[in-house]
Amino acid sequence: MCLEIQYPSLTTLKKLKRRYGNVFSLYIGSRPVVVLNGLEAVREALVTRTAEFSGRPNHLMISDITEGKGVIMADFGSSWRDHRRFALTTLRNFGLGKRSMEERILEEVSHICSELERNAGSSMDPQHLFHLAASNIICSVIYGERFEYDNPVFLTLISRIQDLTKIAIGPWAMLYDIIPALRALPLPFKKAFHIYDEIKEHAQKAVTSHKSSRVPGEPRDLIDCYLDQIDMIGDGGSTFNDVQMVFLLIDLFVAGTDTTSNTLRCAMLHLMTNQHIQERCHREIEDVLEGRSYALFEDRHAMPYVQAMIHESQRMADTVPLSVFHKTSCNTQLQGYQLPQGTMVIPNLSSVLHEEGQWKFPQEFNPDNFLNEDGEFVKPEAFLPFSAGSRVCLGEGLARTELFLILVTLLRRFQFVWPEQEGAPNFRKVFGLAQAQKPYCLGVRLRSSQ
Ligand code: HEM
Repeated sequence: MCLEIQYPSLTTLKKLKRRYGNVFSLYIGSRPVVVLNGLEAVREALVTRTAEFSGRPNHLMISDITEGKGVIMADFGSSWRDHRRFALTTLRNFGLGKRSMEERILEEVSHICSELERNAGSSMDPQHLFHLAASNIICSVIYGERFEYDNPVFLTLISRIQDLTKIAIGPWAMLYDIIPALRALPLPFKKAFHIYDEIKEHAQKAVTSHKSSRVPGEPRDLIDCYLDQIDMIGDGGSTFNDVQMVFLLIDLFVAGTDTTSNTLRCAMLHLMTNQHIQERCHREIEDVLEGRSYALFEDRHAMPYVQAMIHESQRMADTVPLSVFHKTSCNTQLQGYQLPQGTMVIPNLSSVLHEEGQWKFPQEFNPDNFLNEDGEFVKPEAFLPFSAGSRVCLGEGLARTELFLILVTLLRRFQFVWPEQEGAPNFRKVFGLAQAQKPYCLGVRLRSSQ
């Protein structure tokens, strides 16, 4: 046991794991927390004992802001279950793996290409572009429309979400979580609550306008589907209502943006600095697509090397290193330890994604981590960037489709090179709820064959 007065960094957790083993506890403020490291412990909690480990802690800043509503911070129970099932079904019906979702993504990819073409022959920081593109794909699912990259309403919404994220992963959120006595004081974390109210207002407006333009039974997007669901179930004891809808919309928007765009940035950084990997991907893409003008998600089965590169990018991106914190929903046990009901649990996904013994090359970017001796794509059990069990990321299907279609299209059309004037590349990350590469410049060259 040790005493922490702030959220531990990945380096601190690594040191503690070396000293205390794969399962240890520490205090965050006065709250006891159990940290799980390595595939065995994480899998036992999240998969084998999934019902016992699928709660969410309350009284963190982020759970207070979201009032435990929506999906991400909703505790294990009927509202979480109903909304999770609704969101998964709706995303699937909008074509995860089918054409219509692919069309939405491919439309966005064409806008990314236009932006990159404007920068061909020079270099640019891709952070903003990838962020807007990932947001836009979620917008198209939720609101039924995408926004131009210079639309002021869209840009304001994005910047408010960025402001909120900055506070949520910063020192004031930590103080809020650690010292409950501070919560009533007018300190900077109050701003996060105001920003969230503004974002809610935006979502509420979209719901109101959908109510006046919808045709019941003919959904155009996720909001229409939700309104149909309310009509169908009626008021009697249902967990579906306008308030929950707004929290769900924001959850999908927030969860689906940084995660995907940070993964793209990580992939690009490694591809620029490993030209042989980029060229091998390019050749495989050309061979499979031949004269076709665009890729489909099902093309992945014919592209083992590209698949391996994308999975390796996700492993190295390590985008949500400590998952979203869990909580035990009853008294339980794990790896021989007794855990009382209500214990906060941190699944250290990062420790699994780099665990010695699980990977051929745990610390380096190498697509061979996902290839067998015959060059076929294989996914090791320790590939858990989306977590596992009943809380596994509900946007996994969407994220995988996005990453594949975006990266395949871009690698076919452009060559990406490290701009030498930038000096040596920096692979270090900014640690947070969603971990990201430090800003860098992407050298863009248009391929002559296109
Ligand atoms: C590369 C992209 C992504 C990564 C690495 C990622 C990763 C994760 C992780 C680690 C969790 C926590 C799971 C747990 O609590 O054990 C999570 C939850 C979640 N993700 Fe994602 N995610 C990604 C993209 C998306 C997208 C595109 C969406 C939106 C459609 C999304 C929506 C959600 C939601 C709603 C949850 C909460 C699920 C629940 O509590 O039941 N994610 N994600």
